[in-house]
Amino acid sequence: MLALFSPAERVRFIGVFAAMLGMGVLQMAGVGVILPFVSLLSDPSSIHNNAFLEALYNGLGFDSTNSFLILLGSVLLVVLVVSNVITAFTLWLMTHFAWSVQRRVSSRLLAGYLAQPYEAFLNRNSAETGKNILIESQQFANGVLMPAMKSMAFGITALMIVGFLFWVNPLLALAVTLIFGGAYLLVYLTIRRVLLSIGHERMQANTERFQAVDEAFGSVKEVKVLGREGHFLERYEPAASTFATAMAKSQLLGQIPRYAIEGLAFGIVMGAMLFVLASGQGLQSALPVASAFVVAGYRLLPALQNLYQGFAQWRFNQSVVDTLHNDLVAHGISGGACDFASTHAGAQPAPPDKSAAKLPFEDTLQLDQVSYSYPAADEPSLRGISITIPKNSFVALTGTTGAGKTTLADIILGLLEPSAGEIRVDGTALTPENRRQWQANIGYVPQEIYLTDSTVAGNIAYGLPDEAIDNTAVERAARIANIHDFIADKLPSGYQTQVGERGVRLSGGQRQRIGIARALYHDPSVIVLDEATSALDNETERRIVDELDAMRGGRTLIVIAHRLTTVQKCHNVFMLDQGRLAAEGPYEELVLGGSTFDKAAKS
Ligand SMILES: Nc1ncnc2c1ncn2[C@@H]1O[C@H](COP(=O)(O)OP(=O)(O)OP(=O)(O)O)[C@@H](O)[C@H]1O
Repeated sequence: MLALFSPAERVRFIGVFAAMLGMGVLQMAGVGVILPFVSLLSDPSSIHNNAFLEALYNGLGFDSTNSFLILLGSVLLVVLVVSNVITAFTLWLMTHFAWSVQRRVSSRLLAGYLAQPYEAFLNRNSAETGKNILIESQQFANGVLMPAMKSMAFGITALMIVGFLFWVNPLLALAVTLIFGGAYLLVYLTIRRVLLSIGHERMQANTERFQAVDEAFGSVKEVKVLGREGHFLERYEPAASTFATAMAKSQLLGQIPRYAIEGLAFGIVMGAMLFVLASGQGLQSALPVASAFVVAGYRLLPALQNLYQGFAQWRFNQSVVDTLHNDLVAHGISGGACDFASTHAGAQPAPPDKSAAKLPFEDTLQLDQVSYSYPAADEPSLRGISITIPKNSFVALTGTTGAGKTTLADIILGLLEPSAGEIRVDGTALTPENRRQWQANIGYVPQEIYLTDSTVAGNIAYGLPDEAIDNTAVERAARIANIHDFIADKLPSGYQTQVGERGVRLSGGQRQRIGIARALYHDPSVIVLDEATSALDNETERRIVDELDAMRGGRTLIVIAHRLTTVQKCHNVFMLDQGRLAAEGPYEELVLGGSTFDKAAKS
């Protein structure tokens, strides 16, 4: 688990540990001062039988036992108050430490997930990712770190108190340690397997809860139209119930022994008192030792309870530690952008450097024998594709559904790395090192434009803080995308109008145009447009593509065309079929050639 901490946190933990030691010493001192005090209360003349008290009494110039007792009582009070203040302070240090680790772990998870290659997202459920960042990191702080630190702090306290009891009466101390320590150990050993298993159940149920909510709201339109609310509730309910039961069980298993063991302790003290009384010995002689044990028990039992509870919670949350460890360390997602987060605990993950120097693109983009297989797929999705796209040209990737158009575009976008073959930009091979520089040339318009719940300007200059938005560039991009007039004339606050979550206040076509403006904001030299299959009607789609072609200027336009009618003006069409390049050429040539393309074009 140490691997989950940054070096700075490890140093900071030494301070927390020192506070735990201080807390243990003071708790023991509180118990230690009680002994002489009770002894003096029951027999004030005993001051003179004890060399230390006698020296103190004379050294401080006391002439009355009562005032000496008042002094001792006051010292006892101060020690108890200071000990409680230090305990509270230590708890505050521990809590603060745990939550600052939580904040850093969650930032590191977010930065780490984002820094992963696109391919990693294909196999990861986004609800699970969100849950790990927000909830499991919290469970790590609350259910692992805090209990672990409490176990440590109260373990130290318990050890010190037990040490003190040994000094007072070794035999009795041994009995107390064996009885209470043994009782807690026995309970823990009995239920540790159950804790591990319900901890695992909690984790799984939590993922299912998140998925059900995520999917229900992610497709709320379909849910409402199809009337499937019940289905999502049915999916959510059992998971929520398993989650709640696991949480309740773990809390119950953490608390229950306390009551049984407190009862046992009370029974033993009462039994001992009755035994002394019955055996005819005066209670007075046994009172100091008995009261030391009662006070020690008052401190020792909560310490043992906390120690036990810490172990129990740790066990319950073993799956959380494993998952976070797996994601942060074993899968190495702590690399790259998130490394700095471990050294600058207060900093937020750095945004990827999109302003990286652009890879020069003056001549051609070439794909040479490019193949690609998705992870865990049986068949390759692209097989030996070789195409050349000259700068400033307008090309289309087309083919039937599942032919490999999106995969090929993702390869060009640098999102997927070819399993075989090479991509060359002006003869320079694309590598993981220069990929970001290549991407700095590209503006991408996906089929589904995801709009954030912010202003139109914020959505065009996507992912930039308000103060960094270049309003001139926003308007220029909007004009090219033919959405400026609508924004300026129809929207109540122009570019400052809020678009609503996912752009619910805009039509599909308007969202698409904002997506195009977004791609144009950084003035890219290459635009990749994934033609929308549903958001726009044929005519609007063709107009957008034609307009993009007209305002292309010095840009290269690559369109993934689902409808052939929209790509009649392009210079070159690449026709894919089952991952292979089936045909290539200008639209008319391919149509006249009577290829499969022809059939598709006429269908
Ligand atoms: N994440 C994935 N894992 C495994 N196989 C995938 C994955 N994504 C796509 N594929 C497969 O790769 C092939 C090409 O898919 P791709 O999405 O590139 O086709 P497409 O031509 O863009 O289709 P469409 O026009 O329907 O969008 C398909 O057979 C598809 O099943």
